[in-house]
Amino acid sequence: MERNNLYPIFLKCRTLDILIVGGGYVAEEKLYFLTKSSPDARVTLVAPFFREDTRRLAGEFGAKLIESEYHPGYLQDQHLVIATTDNPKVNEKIFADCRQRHILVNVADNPPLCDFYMGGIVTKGHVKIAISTNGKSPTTAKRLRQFFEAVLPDDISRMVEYLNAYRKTLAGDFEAKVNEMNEVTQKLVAQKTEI
Ligand SMILES: C[C@@]1(CC(=O)O)c2cc3[nH]c(cc4nc(cc5[nH]c(cc(n2)[C@H]1CCC(=O)O)[C@@](C)(CC(=O)O)[C@@H]5CCC(=O)O)C(CC(=O)O)=C4CCC(=O)O)c(CCC(=O)O)c3CC(=O)O
Ligand SMILES: NC(=O)C1=CN([C@@H]2O[C@H](COP(=O)(O)OP(=O)(O)OC[C@H]3O[C@@H](n4cnc5c(N)ncnc54)[C@H](O)[C@@H]3O)[C@@H](O)[C@H]2O)C=CC1
Repeated sequence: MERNNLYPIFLKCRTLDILIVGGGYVAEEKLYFLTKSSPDARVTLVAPFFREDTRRLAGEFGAKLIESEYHPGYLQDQHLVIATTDNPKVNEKIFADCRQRHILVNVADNPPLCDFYMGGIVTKGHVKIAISTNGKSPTTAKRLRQFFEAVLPDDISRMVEYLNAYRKTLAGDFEAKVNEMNEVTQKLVAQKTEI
């Protein structure tokens, strides 16, 4: 059976510059989920025209809007780029320009032209779960996100804080701490597990 070989990472969007090219419905969806998960993300959008809803969302999160067609100059200083225009040629150009500059790029409606995918994201305080279907079914990612939002207790973050505080009280070397932390959390999983 095929499996998902993607490696999820948790980006500190506060210190990274992200460019969204295009200002339509897909651009707004990407901005919505990006800022829902990372309200402090540093985002710029470039498109000849933006809808009122996009302007409002951008204003709420301090995203910068540039009313212009795409030009490679806009890639300057960007770490991540998301291309959402309705012009496949422009999207392909953005992909090629980013590749040339070693900038990670996502062409939202073209999985082969994505270095990374956006995921379904569940956030409960400090706890975050990212979901991917390997680009096969975004609707499944959305439904799984809704499922985990509903079943994960809202106070799961308190457990993380307690364990963080408890860890600081422990004396001993790294290995002793690992053993103690595993011991006190063993009951959280049904059976004995490795690591
Ligand atoms: C590959 C990927 C690239 C990327 O965008 O990063 C991609 C691609 C495409 N999306 C399409 C459509 C839809 N996307 C959604 C929703 C979401 N899409 C997201 C991610 C991803 N979408 C990446 C893969 C993630 C993974 O690995 O699972 C989510 C999880 C995150 C986010 O958007 O931030 C967000 C849910 C967020 C949430 O609710 O939590 C819905 C559902 C809905 O809106 O109800 C539909 C309509 C239903 C449908 O068509 O399936 C199409 C078809 C275009 C066409 O038909 O032309 C393509 C292109 C293609 O698949 O070829
Ligand atoms: N809306 C949806 O749910 C989905 C749309 N798609 C596809 O994704 C693409 C985008 O969809 P939408 O956002 O709905 O389209 P849209 O028509 O709402 O937005 C397209 C945006 O691209 C901008 N644009 C066009 N040329 C540009 C250029 N040279 N430089 C910068 N911006 C430019 C336009 O100004 C506009 O803001 C389309 O190809 C669509 O078929 C794919 C999946 C779902």
